[in-house]
Amino acid sequence: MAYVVDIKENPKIVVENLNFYYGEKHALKNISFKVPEKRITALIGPSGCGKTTLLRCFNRMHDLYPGNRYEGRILLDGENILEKDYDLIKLRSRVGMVFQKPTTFPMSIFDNVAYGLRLKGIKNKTELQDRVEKALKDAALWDEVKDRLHDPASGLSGGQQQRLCIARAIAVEPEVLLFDEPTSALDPISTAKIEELVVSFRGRLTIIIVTHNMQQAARVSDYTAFMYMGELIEFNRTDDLFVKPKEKLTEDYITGRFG
Ligand SMILES: Nc1ncnc2c1ncn2[C@@H]1O[C@H](COP(=O)(O)OP(=O)(O)OP(=O)(O)O)[C@@H](O)[C@H]1O
Repeated sequence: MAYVVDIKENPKIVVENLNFYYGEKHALKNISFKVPEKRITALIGPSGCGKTTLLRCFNRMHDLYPGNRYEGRILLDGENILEKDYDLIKLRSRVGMVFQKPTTFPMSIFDNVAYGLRLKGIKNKTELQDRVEKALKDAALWDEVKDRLHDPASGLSGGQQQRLCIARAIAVEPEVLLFDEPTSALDPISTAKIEELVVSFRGRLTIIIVTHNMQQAARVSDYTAFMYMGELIEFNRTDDLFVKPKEKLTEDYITGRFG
């Protein structure tokens, strides 16, 4: 049994009967729901329930490893991204990702943000500078780094590095941004800054965020999906899911009875 609310917003992504296998391991079981456009959707559930596995389906990250298999459909603006010949380079430029640990490249702050822009063929110096500045401003990092753009990114604090990763991701103007527990390695102040950033993207980008932290899901998201043992148990507006859950399993989880 699952409760899946019908969203009011335009669906950016439609997940239809999605199953996912790591070899023999059946990690996602018949998942169907719609991700609203330009809203924030949180994926929650106990360790091992499949949150990260689901997130990594949205940009076909699993294709990097052999033996992984998808069944079902994931429609991005109506197009099935699970088609065998789907252009993965194009997909990953439309669907960006920010990981749990900051993954800055061993180069300068500027070059980290310019990296994807250069890959996209932007070579004009002024345009590059403008786009890097805008991305750093949007990631609330500009004031802290504007005087040392050519210093190595490795000299930044963990929280600054995570904001740099966000700047790098948004510089190429993706439509969807996936966050995999982006604050789990950060202190409370850096966490608050990342949460503020995520919220600032509401209305501009479609966000899907995996979090271990139920308070974080409640603070930042519009919709929440609760997963358990590879299944989607409940998908609802965040306020409703936390205040009046429809499923007993959801209620047990959010009241701390397990997990
Ligand atoms: N590469 C892999 N090969 C085989 N099984 C895997 C692999 N990665 C994950 N799994 C299994 O798939 C299931 C879902 O894992 P996943 O990492 O998606 O869970 P999660 O909800 O994100 O957990 P956590 O909150 O601990 O990060 C787990 O049972 C896990 O052991």
